[in-house]
Amino acid sequence: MPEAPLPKSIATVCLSGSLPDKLEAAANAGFQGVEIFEQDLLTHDGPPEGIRAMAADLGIGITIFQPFRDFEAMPEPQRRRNMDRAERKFDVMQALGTDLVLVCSNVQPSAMDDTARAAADLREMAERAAARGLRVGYEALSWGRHVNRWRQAWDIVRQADHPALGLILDSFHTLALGDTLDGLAGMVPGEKIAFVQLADGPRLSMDVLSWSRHYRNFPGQGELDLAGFTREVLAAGYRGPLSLEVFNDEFRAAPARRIARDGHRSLIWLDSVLAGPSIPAAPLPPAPVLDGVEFLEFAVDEARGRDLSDFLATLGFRKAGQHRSKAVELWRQGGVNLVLNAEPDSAAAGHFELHGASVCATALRVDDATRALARAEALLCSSWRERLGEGERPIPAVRAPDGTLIYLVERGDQGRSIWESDFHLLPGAAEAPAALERVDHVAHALTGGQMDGFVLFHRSVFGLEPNPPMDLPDPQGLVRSRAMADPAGRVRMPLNVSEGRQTATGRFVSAMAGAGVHHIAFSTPDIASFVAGRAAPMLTIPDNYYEDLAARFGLEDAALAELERGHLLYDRDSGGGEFLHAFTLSFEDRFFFEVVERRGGYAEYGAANAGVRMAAQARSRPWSPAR
Ligand SMILES: O=C(O)c1ccc(O)c(O)c1
Ligand SMILES: [Mg+2]
Repeated sequence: MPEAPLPKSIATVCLSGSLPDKLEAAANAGFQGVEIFEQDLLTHDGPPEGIRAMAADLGIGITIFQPFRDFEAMPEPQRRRNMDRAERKFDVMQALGTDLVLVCSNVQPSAMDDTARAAADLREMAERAAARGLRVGYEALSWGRHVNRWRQAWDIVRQADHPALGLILDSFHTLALGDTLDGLAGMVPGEKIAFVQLADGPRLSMDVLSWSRHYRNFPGQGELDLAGFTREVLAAGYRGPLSLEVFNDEFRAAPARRIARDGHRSLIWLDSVLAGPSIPAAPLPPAPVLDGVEFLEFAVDEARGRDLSDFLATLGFRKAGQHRSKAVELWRQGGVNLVLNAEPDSAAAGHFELHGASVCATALRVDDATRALARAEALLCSSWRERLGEGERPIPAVRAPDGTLIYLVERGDQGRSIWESDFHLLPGAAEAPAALERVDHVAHALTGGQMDGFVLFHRSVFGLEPNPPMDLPDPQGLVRSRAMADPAGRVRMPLNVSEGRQTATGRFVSAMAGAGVHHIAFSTPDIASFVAGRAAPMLTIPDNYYEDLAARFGLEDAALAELERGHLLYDRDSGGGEFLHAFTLSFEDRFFFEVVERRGGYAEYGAANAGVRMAAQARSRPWSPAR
């Protein structure tokens, strides 16, 4: 097993922009190497020697030149022409200063189903390469005409039996076909593995070519077993680069530096997942143990702060504290703390300028804030410290991909004391019955192309695990949703994205000019009493919904009547766990609140009701203050 993480590399095809842009972004993100994708070189206006010099100046190696297509097992005269073509590409490689070329398995209908011929052709190519000090790697494309599995590619490489020829493994081609690397160690010597490419992907049922060319993503962003794949590669003794090769429509359209940083983050995360007794390199402090949301902070101005306080009061929140030196209020109910920040010249004020009234920070209770911050920084996140007033406690924070802050608060007495040290706490009024217990989940609306980056950020930094993606029907378009939660279910975070501009998600991101917290759900032990005992402006649910509930679940009349009276939505899981929830109207069509009651270990979010909720929201107007 390796003593240190393997070198990290990224293919230029992952990134947007010109070839120099791509090299700069890869170097900036901290990669040691790049794969030069041929298309990027031939659209570049300048000699390969210039790219070689640029890479050298940036301190980044060119790990491989790729792909060389449709080479092996062709009839004459293509066979001869392919040898000439190879020589031309060897010239380019020497100018680039890379010694390895990727040959992907032939997709041509005219290719022959002849392993011996394929082996002979690759042997001749390797012989020609070796004469120039170069090497050839052979990769099975999952849609190759006759060779689409790594075992077939290995069979050919083994038969060719040339020291300058090796096998290239690509996680996507292997895992997309439902294959694994079982048996690799023992079958393929580590030094015969010339190169390893990594890509994850969502589970989709479509042809592998389209899937591969449009939906690959970085390790940890998809649903394939990248850790298992990479473990097998290491067990076989491979010690070359781990290289990201991702074809993704959204990545191609996103800023190269952001995608390159996400890519490097994914490999650092993968190293940490692989680290164990047999792989000693453990470069990351462990993920924090999360104990829920300590507070959510809203950026407001004075007027919006008044409106939001009124809105919160209808839900039973009370002002519980005034900051000692800043225009910041604490509103509280049960275990839920909401901070309203109207302080000029603060991170919140900057957020308010850009986005208007909205959540600008989330505070997570962690077991060890220093360790959590160190992990985030090792995962290339930027940290933040707010300007402190006299005697205030510093709270470390990490910047999330939407620009909001995530504060790291240690739980227990110390964690609580952030309130005592920074606030004049008001005497607590007796809590109304059925008060809120805690923040149940915080749902985010994202703009197109942000989902994969958010999933990777929360998975790697905080150890939240993503559920499979699902589609939610809004009357104005589909909303794609992926929920994330920590193993204990203390921090839950559904992420939503929508191409429709008039969906609930689409309206939010246009009102907000970007991604942000779309709704906050609070838990209560008794939602029917909660709703009956509050003046909160709730979303009304049509009778047809309750008709259908009766049909689907066979609820007692009394239970059904109670749901209907409170405009409560209902769901039940396969284990009999139940979920009752209700929504407030929105605050300025920006964000809204949800109240939930979980019974019997229900761990989901009532996705079956999302369509009814979004249709009701499309009909309803935002709440307006009585004043
Ligand atoms: O989509 C392709 O053509 C292609 C090319 C080279 C690769 O390494 C690969 O995995 C896919
Ligand atoms: Mg590949």
